[in-house]
Amino acid sequence: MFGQSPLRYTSPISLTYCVDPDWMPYEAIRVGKHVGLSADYIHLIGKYANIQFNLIETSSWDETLALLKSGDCQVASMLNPSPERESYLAFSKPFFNAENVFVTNSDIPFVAGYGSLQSKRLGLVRNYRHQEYVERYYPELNVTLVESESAGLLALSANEIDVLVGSMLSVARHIQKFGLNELKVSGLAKPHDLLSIGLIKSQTQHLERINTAIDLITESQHVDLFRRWNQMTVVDNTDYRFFYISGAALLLFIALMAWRNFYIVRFNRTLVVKNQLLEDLKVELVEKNTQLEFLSNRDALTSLYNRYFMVQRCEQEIARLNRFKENACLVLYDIDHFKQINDTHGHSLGDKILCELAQVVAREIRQIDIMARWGGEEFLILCPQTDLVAAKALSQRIQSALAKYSFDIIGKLTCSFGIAQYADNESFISWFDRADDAMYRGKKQGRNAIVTANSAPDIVE
Ligand SMILES: Nc1nc2c(ncn2[C@@H]2O[C@H](COP(=O)(O)OP(=O)(O)OP(=O)(O)O)[C@@H](O)[C@H]2O)c(=O)[nH]1
Repeated sequence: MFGQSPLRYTSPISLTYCVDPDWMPYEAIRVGKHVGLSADYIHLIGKYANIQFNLIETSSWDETLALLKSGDCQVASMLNPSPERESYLAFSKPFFNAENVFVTNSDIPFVAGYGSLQSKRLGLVRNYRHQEYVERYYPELNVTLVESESAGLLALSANEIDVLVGSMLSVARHIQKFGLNELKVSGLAKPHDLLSIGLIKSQTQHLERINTAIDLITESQHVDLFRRWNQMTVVDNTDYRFFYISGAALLLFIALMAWRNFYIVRFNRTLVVKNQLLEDLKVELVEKNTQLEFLSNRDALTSLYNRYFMVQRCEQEIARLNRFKENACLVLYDIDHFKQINDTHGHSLGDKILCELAQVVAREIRQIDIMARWGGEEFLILCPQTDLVAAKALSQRIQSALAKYSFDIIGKLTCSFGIAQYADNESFISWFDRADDAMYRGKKQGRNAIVTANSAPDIVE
Protein backbone atom coordinates (compact mmCIF):
# COMPACT_ATOMS: atom_id res chain seq x y z
CA MET A 1 0.00 0.00 0.00
CA PHE A 2 2.84 2.48 0.55
CA GLY A 3 4.62 3.86 -2.51
CA GLN A 4 8.43 4.01 -2.60
CA SER A 5 10.01 7.40 -1.84
CA PRO A 6 13.61 8.57 -2.28
CA LEU A 7 15.63 7.92 0.85
CA ARG A 8 17.77 10.86 1.75
CA TYR A 9 19.07 9.23 4.91
CA THR A 10 21.27 6.23 3.98
CA SER A 11 22.64 5.53 7.42
CA PRO A 12 20.04 3.56 9.31
CA ILE A 13 19.28 4.34 12.93
CA SER A 14 17.31 2.55 15.54
CA LEU A 15 14.93 4.07 18.13
CA THR A 16 12.68 2.61 20.79
CA TYR A 17 9.07 3.76 20.87
CA CYS A 18 5.93 3.45 22.98
CA VAL A 19 2.25 3.73 22.16
CA ASP A 20 -1.06 4.10 23.95
CA PRO A 21 -1.98 0.41 24.35
CA ASP A 22 -5.73 1.11 24.29
CA TRP A 23 -6.62 3.90 21.88
CA MET A 24 -8.05 2.33 18.78
CA PRO A 25 -8.29 3.17 15.96
CA TYR A 26 -5.34 5.51 16.58
CA GLU A 27 -3.15 2.89 18.20
CA ALA A 28 -3.15 -0.10 20.50
CA ILE A 29 -1.16 -3.19 21.38
CA ARG A 30 -2.80 -6.47 20.42
CA VAL A 31 -1.00 -9.72 21.22
CA GLY A 32 2.25 -7.86 21.61
CA LYS A 33 1.86 -6.11 18.27
CA HIS A 34 1.44 -2.39 17.57
CA VAL A 35 -1.77 -1.89 15.51
CA GLY A 36 -3.87 1.03 14.37
CA LEU A 37 -3.39 4.24 12.45
CA SER A 38 -0.11 5.17 14.12
CA ALA A 39 1.31 1.70 13.34
CA ASP A 40 0.90 2.42 9.62
CA TYR A 41 2.34 5.93 10.00
CA ILE A 42 5.33 4.66 12.07
CA HIS A 43 5.96 2.04 9.44
CA LEU A 44 5.82 4.60 6.63
CA ILE A 45 7.88 7.24 8.41
CA GLY A 46 10.44 4.58 9.45
CA LYS A 47 10.79 3.51 5.85
CA TYR A 48 11.15 7.07 4.49
CA ALA A 49 13.52 8.16 7.30
CA ASN A 50 15.48 4.89 7.38
CA ILE A 51 14.69 4.47 11.07
CA GLN A 52 14.14 1.13 12.73
CA PHE A 53 11.38 1.73 15.35
CA ASN A 54 11.43 -0.92 18.07
CA LEU A 55 8.25 -1.22 20.16
CA ILE A 56 8.44 -1.29 23.93
CA GLU A 57 5.23 -2.83 25.10
CA THR A 58 3.27 -0.99 27.84
CA SER A 59 -0.03 -1.76 29.49
CA SER A 60 -1.34 1.78 29.94
CA TRP A 61 -0.90 5.32 28.68
CA ASP A 62 0.42 6.28 32.11
CA GLU A 63 3.17 3.69 31.78
CA THR A 64 3.93 4.94 28.27
CA LEU A 65 4.36 8.51 29.56
CA ALA A 66 6.51 7.26 32.48
CA LEU A 67 8.87 5.39 30.07
CA LEU A 68 9.13 8.49 27.87
CA LYS A 69 9.99 10.65 30.85
CA SER A 70 12.63 8.15 32.03
CA GLY A 71 14.09 7.93 28.50
CA ASP A 72 13.48 4.15 28.22
CA CYS A 73 11.18 4.99 25.34
CA GLN A 74 12.76 7.40 22.88
CA VAL A 75 9.72 8.00 20.70
CA ALA A 76 5.97 8.42 21.24
CA SER A 77 4.28 7.29 18.04
CA MET A 78 1.26 9.59 18.08
CA LEU A 79 0.35 12.30 20.55
CA ASN A 80 -0.63 15.93 20.86
CA PRO A 81 1.88 18.53 21.96
CA SER A 82 1.13 20.20 25.27
CA PRO A 83 3.07 22.59 27.48
CA GLU A 84 3.72 19.86 30.04
CA ARG A 85 4.81 17.32 27.44
CA GLU A 86 7.09 19.84 25.78
CA SER A 87 9.18 19.80 28.96
CA TYR A 88 10.53 16.35 28.05
CA LEU A 89 9.57 15.82 24.40
CA ALA A 90 10.28 17.51 21.08
CA PHE A 91 7.41 17.26 18.61
CA SER A 92 7.49 16.55 14.90
CA LYS A 93 5.23 18.24 12.41
CA PRO A 94 1.64 17.11 12.95
CA PHE A 95 0.75 14.37 10.47
CA PHE A 96 -2.84 13.67 11.47
CA ASN A 97 -5.66 16.07 12.37
CA ALA A 98 -8.62 14.85 14.38
CA GLU A 99 -11.66 16.28 16.10
CA ASN A 100 -12.30 15.82 19.78
CA VAL A 101 -15.91 15.45 20.83
CA PHE A 102 -18.25 15.53 23.82
CA VAL A 103 -20.05 12.21 24.27
CA THR A 104 -23.26 12.05 26.32
CA ASN A 105 -26.31 9.93 26.89
CA SER A 106 -29.04 10.70 24.37
CA ASP A 107 -31.10 12.71 26.89
CA ILE A 108 -28.60 15.62 26.61
CA PRO A 109 -29.35 17.25 23.26
CA PHE A 110 -26.28 19.44 22.72
CA VAL A 111 -23.07 20.51 24.45
CA ALA A 112 -21.91 23.96 23.34
CA GLY A 113 -18.47 23.79 25.02
CA TYR A 114 -16.73 23.34 28.36
CA GLY A 115 -18.41 26.51 29.67
CA SER A 116 -21.83 24.82 29.51
CA LEU A 117 -20.79 21.90 31.72
CA GLN A 118 -20.87 23.63 35.13
CA SER A 119 -23.44 21.30 36.66
CA LYS A 120 -22.23 18.16 34.85
CA ARG A 121 -19.81 15.38 35.80
CA LEU A 122 -17.10 15.59 33.16
CA GLY A 123 -15.03 12.48 32.33
CA LEU A 124 -11.44 12.96 31.04
CA VAL A 125 -8.83 10.30 30.26
CA ARG A 126 -6.02 10.52 32.78
CA ASN A 127 -2.89 12.20 31.37
CA TYR A 128 -4.51 12.87 27.99
CA ARG A 129 -3.95 16.39 26.84
CA HIS A 130 -7.54 17.36 27.75
CA GLN A 131 -6.82 16.90 31.43
CA GLU A 132 -4.08 19.47 31.17
CA TYR A 133 -6.31 21.76 29.06
CA VAL A 134 -9.32 21.64 31.42
CA GLU A 135 -7.18 22.04 34.55
CA ARG A 136 -5.68 25.14 33.04
CA TYR A 137 -8.76 26.82 31.49
CA TYR A 138 -11.75 25.33 33.37
CA PRO A 139 -10.48 24.43 36.85
CA GLU A 140 -14.00 24.86 38.34
CA LEU A 141 -15.44 21.89 36.41
CA ASN A 142 -16.39 18.68 38.22
CA VAL A 143 -13.87 16.31 36.60
CA THR A 144 -13.70 12.54 36.94
CA LEU A 145 -10.52 10.93 35.55
CA VAL A 146 -10.86 7.63 33.72
CA GLU A 147 -8.12 5.24 32.62
CA SER A 148 -9.02 5.14 28.92
CA GLU A 149 -11.69 6.27 26.50
CA SER A 150 -13.31 2.83 26.55
CA ALA A 151 -13.42 2.91 30.36
CA GLY A 152 -14.89 6.42 30.16
CA LEU A 153 -17.63 5.31 27.75
CA LEU A 154 -18.59 2.45 30.05
CA ALA A 155 -18.70 4.93 32.99
CA LEU A 156 -20.94 7.19 30.88
CA SER A 157 -23.21 4.27 30.04
CA ALA A 158 -23.40 3.37 33.76
CA ASN A 159 -24.36 7.02 34.51
CA GLU A 160 -21.25 7.54 36.65
CA ILE A 161 -20.38 10.60 34.58
CA ASP A 162 -22.53 12.88 32.35
CA VAL A 163 -20.07 13.83 29.62
CA LEU A 164 -16.88 12.28 28.27
CA VAL A 165 -14.28 14.01 26.10
CA GLY A 166 -12.60 11.79 23.51
CA SER A 167 -11.24 11.62 20.00
CA MET A 168 -13.99 11.37 17.44
CA LEU A 169 -12.66 8.28 15.68
CA SER A 170 -11.86 6.30 18.80
CA VAL A 171 -15.07 7.00 20.71
CA ALA A 172 -17.14 6.21 17.63
CA ARG A 173 -15.30 2.92 17.30
CA HIS A 174 -15.81 2.03 20.96
CA ILE A 175 -19.52 2.92 20.86
CA GLN A 176 -19.98 0.56 17.93
CA LYS A 177 -17.80 -2.11 19.41
CA PHE A 178 -19.61 -2.15 22.78
CA GLY A 179 -23.05 -1.53 21.26
CA LEU A 180 -23.52 1.58 23.42
CA ASN A 181 -26.27 2.97 21.19
CA GLU A 182 -27.74 5.13 23.95
CA LEU A 183 -24.58 7.29 23.73
CA LYS A 184 -24.10 9.97 21.16
CA VAL A 185 -21.72 12.72 20.06
CA SER A 186 -23.21 15.99 21.37
CA GLY A 187 -20.63 18.58 20.33
CA LEU A 188 -17.04 19.37 19.36
CA ALA A 189 -14.49 19.73 22.16
CA LYS A 190 -11.39 21.89 22.13
CA PRO A 191 -8.54 21.61 21.53
CA HIS A 192 -8.41 20.13 18.07
CA ASP A 193 -5.97 17.17 17.82
CA LEU A 194 -2.77 17.79 15.86
CA LEU A 195 -1.13 14.41 16.28
CA SER A 196 2.66 14.28 16.00
CA ILE A 197 5.58 12.08 16.84
CA GLY A 198 7.26 12.87 20.16
CA LEU A 199 11.03 12.50 20.53
CA ILE A 200 12.71 12.61 23.91
CA LYS A 201 14.95 15.63 24.26
CA SER A 202 18.19 13.56 24.03
CA GLN A 203 17.18 12.41 20.52
CA THR A 204 16.17 15.81 19.12
CA GLN A 205 18.84 15.51 16.39
CA HIS A 206 16.57 12.99 14.57
CA LEU A 207 13.62 15.39 14.41
CA GLU A 208 14.60 16.77 10.99
CA ARG A 209 14.88 13.23 9.57
CA ILE A 210 11.36 12.45 10.86
CA ASN A 211 9.90 15.73 9.62
CA THR A 212 11.39 15.12 6.14
CA ALA A 213 9.78 11.68 6.09
CA ILE A 214 6.44 13.18 7.14
CA ASP A 215 6.71 15.65 4.23
CA LEU A 216 7.19 12.72 1.86
CA ILE A 217 3.80 11.25 2.76
CA THR A 218 1.44 12.11 -0.08
CA GLU A 219 -2.15 13.34 0.31
CA SER A 220 -3.50 10.13 -1.20
CA GLN A 221 -1.53 8.11 1.34
CA HIS A 222 -3.07 10.19 4.15
CA VAL A 223 -6.53 9.59 2.68
CA ASP A 224 -5.88 5.84 2.32
CA LEU A 225 -4.84 5.57 5.94
CA PHE A 226 -7.78 7.63 7.17
CA ARG A 227 -10.22 5.43 5.24
CA ARG A 228 -8.60 2.27 6.46
CA TRP A 229 -9.02 3.16 10.12
CA ASN A 230 -12.11 5.30 10.06
CA GLN A 231 -14.95 2.77 9.92
CA MET A 232 -17.33 4.93 11.79
CA THR A 233 -21.01 4.27 11.21
CA VAL A 234 -23.32 7.14 11.98
CA VAL A 235 -26.26 5.91 14.02
CA ASP A 236 -29.13 8.35 14.08
CA ASN A 237 -31.09 7.77 17.24
CA THR A 238 -33.20 10.84 16.83
CA ASP A 239 -36.84 10.14 17.70
CA TYR A 240 -38.61 11.55 14.67
CA ARG A 241 -42.07 10.60 15.95
CA PHE A 242 -42.43 13.99 17.63
CA PHE A 243 -41.58 15.78 14.37
CA TYR A 244 -43.96 13.58 12.37
CA ILE A 245 -46.80 14.06 14.89
CA SER A 246 -46.14 17.82 15.13
CA GLY A 247 -46.00 18.07 11.33
CA ALA A 248 -49.24 16.13 10.95
CA ALA A 249 -50.90 18.27 13.64
CA LEU A 250 -49.69 21.43 11.92
CA LEU A 251 -50.97 20.25 8.55
CA LEU A 252 -54.31 19.32 10.14
CA PHE A 253 -54.49 22.74 11.80
CA ILE A 254 -53.70 24.50 8.52
CA ALA A 255 -56.32 22.38 6.72
CA LEU A 256 -58.90 23.17 9.42
CA MET A 257 -58.12 26.89 9.23
CA ALA A 258 -58.38 26.81 5.42
CA TRP A 259 -61.69 24.91 5.65
CA ARG A 260 -62.98 27.37 8.28
CA ASN A 261 -61.86 30.31 6.19
CA PHE A 262 -63.53 28.87 3.10
CA TYR A 263 -66.82 28.47 4.95
CA ILE A 264 -66.59 31.90 6.57
CA VAL A 265 -66.05 33.52 3.16
CA ARG A 266 -68.95 31.50 1.70
CA PHE A 267 -71.15 32.26 4.71
CA ASN A 268 -70.31 35.98 4.47
CA ARG A 269 -71.21 35.99 0.78
CA THR A 270 -74.55 34.33 1.55
CA LEU A 271 -75.05 36.82 4.36
CA VAL A 272 -74.44 39.76 2.02
CA VAL A 273 -76.99 38.37 -0.47
CA LYS A 274 -79.53 37.69 2.33
CA ASN A 275 -79.00 41.15 3.79
CA GLN A 276 -79.58 42.72 0.38
CA LEU A 277 -82.73 40.63 0.05
CA LEU A 278 -83.82 41.76 3.50
CA GLU A 279 -83.18 45.39 2.57
CA ASP A 280 -85.26 44.97 -0.61
CA LEU A 281 -88.04 43.33 1.40
CA LYS A 282 -87.92 46.17 3.93
CA VAL A 283 -88.28 48.77 1.17
CA GLU A 284 -91.12 46.72 -0.34
CA LEU A 285 -92.75 46.44 3.09
CA VAL A 286 -92.55 50.19 3.67
CA GLU A 287 -94.10 50.75 0.23
CA LYS A 288 -96.84 48.19 0.92
CA ASN A 289 -97.51 49.68 4.34
CA THR A 290 -97.78 53.14 2.82
CA GLN A 291 -100.07 51.70 0.14
CA LEU A 292 -102.06 49.85 2.77
CA GLU A 293 -102.35 52.93 4.92
CA PHE A 294 -103.51 54.88 1.89
CA LEU A 295 -105.99 52.21 0.90
CA SER A 296 -107.31 51.77 4.41
CA ASN A 297 -107.92 55.51 4.71
CA ARG A 298 -109.03 56.28 1.17
CA ASP A 299 -112.05 55.74 -1.04
CA ALA A 300 -111.04 53.49 -3.93
CA LEU A 301 -113.02 55.39 -6.56
CA THR A 302 -112.35 59.07 -5.82
CA SER A 303 -109.16 58.75 -3.69
CA LEU A 304 -110.81 61.02 -1.12
CA TYR A 305 -110.67 59.98 2.54
CA ASN A 306 -113.20 57.25 3.36
CA ARG A 307 -115.90 57.21 6.01
CA TYR A 308 -113.78 55.18 8.48
CA PHE A 309 -110.94 57.74 8.41
CA MET A 310 -113.36 60.67 8.56
CA VAL A 311 -115.06 59.38 11.71
CA GLN A 312 -111.66 59.02 13.45
CA ARG A 313 -110.54 62.46 12.30
CA CYS A 314 -113.79 64.07 13.47
CA GLU A 315 -113.50 62.39 16.88
CA GLN A 316 -109.95 63.85 17.22
CA GLU A 317 -111.25 67.26 16.22
CA ILE A 318 -114.07 67.01 18.77
CA ALA A 319 -111.50 66.31 21.53
CA ARG A 320 -109.55 69.37 20.44
CA LEU A 321 -112.69 71.55 20.17
CA ASN A 322 -113.81 70.61 23.66
CA ARG A 323 -110.42 71.65 24.99
CA PHE A 324 -109.81 74.88 23.04
CA LYS A 325 -113.41 76.00 22.56
CA GLU A 326 -112.95 76.81 18.87
CA ASN A 327 -115.53 76.79 16.09
CA ALA A 328 -115.80 73.97 13.56
CA CYS A 329 -118.41 73.00 10.98
CA LEU A 330 -119.44 69.91 9.06
CA VAL A 331 -120.61 70.39 5.49
CA LEU A 332 -122.52 67.40 4.10
CA TYR A 333 -123.43 67.55 0.41
CA ASP A 334 -125.22 65.12 -1.88
CA ILE A 335 -125.64 65.12 -5.68
CA ASP A 336 -129.15 65.93 -6.80
CA HIS A 337 -130.90 63.33 -8.95
CA PHE A 338 -127.81 61.22 -9.35
CA LYS A 339 -129.91 58.15 -9.95
CA GLN A 340 -131.06 59.66 -13.23
CA ILE A 341 -127.47 60.04 -14.38
CA ASN A 342 -126.81 56.37 -13.68
CA ASP A 343 -130.03 55.30 -15.24
CA THR A 344 -129.61 57.46 -18.32
CA HIS A 345 -125.88 57.17 -19.00
CA GLY A 346 -124.81 54.05 -17.21
CA HIS A 347 -123.02 53.32 -13.97
CA SER A 348 -119.53 53.89 -15.33
CA LEU A 349 -120.30 57.46 -16.32
CA GLY A 350 -121.81 57.86 -12.84
CA ASP A 351 -118.43 56.79 -11.42
CA LYS A 352 -116.65 59.29 -13.65
CA ILE A 353 -118.98 62.09 -12.55
CA LEU A 354 -118.26 61.24 -8.87
CA CYS A 355 -114.51 61.59 -9.52
CA GLU A 356 -114.92 64.82 -11.44
CA LEU A 357 -117.09 66.27 -8.67
CA ALA A 358 -114.45 65.35 -6.04
CA GLN A 359 -111.83 67.25 -8.04
CA VAL A 360 -114.02 70.32 -8.59
CA VAL A 361 -114.91 70.58 -4.89
CA ALA A 362 -111.35 69.84 -3.71
CA ARG A 363 -110.18 72.96 -5.53
CA GLU A 364 -112.56 75.12 -3.46
CA ILE A 365 -111.79 73.95 0.09
CA ARG A 366 -108.92 75.16 2.36
CA GLN A 367 -105.84 73.11 3.03
CA ILE A 368 -106.87 72.42 6.61
CA ASP A 369 -110.33 71.27 5.53
CA ILE A 370 -110.76 67.51 5.21
CA MET A 371 -113.13 66.02 2.66
CA ALA A 372 -114.32 62.41 2.57
CA ARG A 373 -116.72 60.40 0.43
CA TRP A 374 -119.28 59.48 3.03
CA GLY A 375 -121.04 56.93 0.85
CA GLY A 376 -122.70 56.65 -2.61
CA GLU A 377 -123.08 60.19 -3.97
CA GLU A 378 -122.74 61.81 -0.50
CA PHE A 379 -119.66 63.78 0.67
CA LEU A 380 -118.63 65.27 4.04
CA ILE A 381 -116.27 68.20 4.66
CA LEU A 382 -114.78 68.87 8.14
CA CYS A 383 -113.93 72.56 8.42
CA PRO A 384 -111.80 73.33 11.53
CA GLN A 385 -111.74 76.89 12.93
CA THR A 386 -114.82 77.70 10.84
CA ASP A 387 -118.14 79.20 12.03
CA LEU A 388 -121.51 78.91 10.26
CA VAL A 389 -120.97 82.08 8.24
CA ALA A 390 -117.66 80.83 6.82
CA ALA A 391 -119.06 77.34 6.19
CA LYS A 392 -121.98 78.83 4.36
CA ALA A 393 -119.57 80.92 2.26
CA LEU A 394 -117.61 77.78 1.43
CA SER A 395 -120.80 75.98 0.39
CA GLN A 396 -121.75 78.87 -1.83
CA ARG A 397 -118.29 78.86 -3.40
CA ILE A 398 -118.71 75.19 -4.23
CA GLN A 399 -122.18 75.81 -5.53
CA SER A 400 -120.88 78.54 -7.89
CA ALA A 401 -117.98 76.39 -9.03
CA LEU A 402 -120.44 73.60 -9.92
CA ALA A 403 -122.63 76.05 -11.71
CA LYS A 404 -119.68 77.05 -13.86
CA TYR A 405 -118.35 73.56 -14.43
CA SER A 406 -119.48 71.36 -17.30
CA PHE A 407 -119.37 67.63 -16.51
CA ASP A 408 -118.69 65.03 -19.21
CA ILE A 409 -121.82 64.12 -21.17
CA ILE A 410 -124.28 65.44 -18.61
CA GLY A 411 -123.02 69.04 -18.50
CA LYS A 412 -124.38 70.59 -15.31
CA LEU A 413 -125.25 69.11 -11.94
CA THR A 414 -126.22 70.51 -8.55
CA CYS A 415 -125.80 69.41 -4.93
CA SER A 416 -127.74 69.97 -1.70
CA PHE A 417 -125.71 71.16 1.32
CA GLY A 418 -126.36 70.69 5.07
CA ILE A 419 -124.19 72.71 7.48
CA ALA A 420 -123.83 72.09 11.25
CA GLN A 421 -121.58 74.02 13.66
CA TYR A 422 -120.23 72.00 16.52
CA ALA A 423 -122.06 72.58 19.82
CA ASP A 424 -120.16 72.20 23.11
CA ASN A 425 -119.72 68.62 24.27
CA GLU A 426 -121.81 67.30 21.40
CA SER A 427 -121.14 63.77 20.13
CA PHE A 428 -120.07 63.16 16.56
CA ILE A 429 -123.30 61.29 15.82
CA SER A 430 -125.34 64.22 17.03
CA TRP A 431 -123.21 66.71 15.07
CA PHE A 432 -123.42 64.61 11.87
CA ASP A 433 -127.13 63.94 12.27
CA ARG A 434 -127.81 67.67 12.46
CA ALA A 435 -125.86 68.22 9.23
CA ASP A 436 -127.64 65.25 7.59
CA ASP A 437 -131.00 66.52 8.72
CA ALA A 438 -130.24 69.97 7.32
CA MET A 439 -129.12 68.47 4.00
CA TYR A 440 -132.32 66.39 3.66
CA ARG A 441 -134.38 69.41 4.43
CA GLY A 442 -132.59 71.09 1.57
CA LYS A 443 -133.54 68.17 -0.70
CA LYS A 444 -137.09 68.41 0.38
CA GLN A 445 -137.15 72.12 -0.20
CA GLY A 446 -136.20 71.77 -3.84
CA ARG A 447 -132.53 70.74 -3.97
CA ASN A 448 -129.42 72.84 -4.93
CA ALA A 449 -129.88 74.31 -1.43
CA ILE A 450 -127.59 75.26 1.44
CA VAL A 451 -129.25 74.59 4.81
CA THR A 452 -127.67 75.36 8.21
CA ALA A 453 -128.49 73.50 11.37
CA ASN A 454 -127.79 75.00 14.78
CA SER A 455 -129.52 75.58 18.00
CA ALA A 456 -131.46 78.37 16.27
CA PRO A 457 -134.11 77.42 13.78
CA ASP A 458 -132.74 76.22 10.52
CA ILE A 459 -132.10 78.86 7.92
CA VAL A 460 -133.00 77.98 4.38
CA GLU A 461 -131.33 79.89 1.59
N1 LIG B 1 -122.20 55.37 -10.51
C1 LIG B 1 -122.35 55.25 -9.19
N2 LIG B 1 -123.53 55.42 -8.64
C2 LIG B 1 -123.69 55.34 -7.31
C3 LIG B 1 -122.61 55.06 -6.49
N3 LIG B 1 -123.06 55.03 -5.20
C4 LIG B 1 -124.42 55.29 -5.27
N4 LIG B 1 -124.81 55.48 -6.54
C5 LIG B 1 -126.09 55.73 -7.05
O1 LIG B 1 -126.55 56.99 -6.63
C6 LIG B 1 -127.94 56.99 -6.72
C7 LIG B 1 -128.56 57.60 -5.56
O2 LIG B 1 -129.88 57.67 -5.78
P1 LIG B 1 -130.88 58.33 -4.79
O3 LIG B 1 -130.55 57.91 -3.40
O4 LIG B 1 -132.25 58.02 -5.24
O5 LIG B 1 -130.62 59.80 -4.89
P2 LIG B 1 -130.76 60.79 -6.09
O6 LIG B 1 -131.08 60.06 -7.31
O7 LIG B 1 -129.42 61.52 -6.16
O8 LIG B 1 -131.81 61.69 -5.68
P3 LIG B 1 -131.69 62.83 -4.60
O9 LIG B 1 -130.56 62.58 -3.78
O10 LIG B 1 -132.96 62.83 -3.89
O11 LIG B 1 -131.49 64.08 -5.41
C8 LIG B 1 -128.37 55.53 -6.92
O12 LIG B 1 -128.76 55.32 -8.25
C9 LIG B 1 -127.09 54.77 -6.63
O13 LIG B 1 -127.06 53.58 -7.35
C10 LIG B 1 -121.35 54.86 -7.07
O14 LIG B 1 -120.32 54.62 -6.43
N5 LIG B 1 -121.27 55.00 -8.42
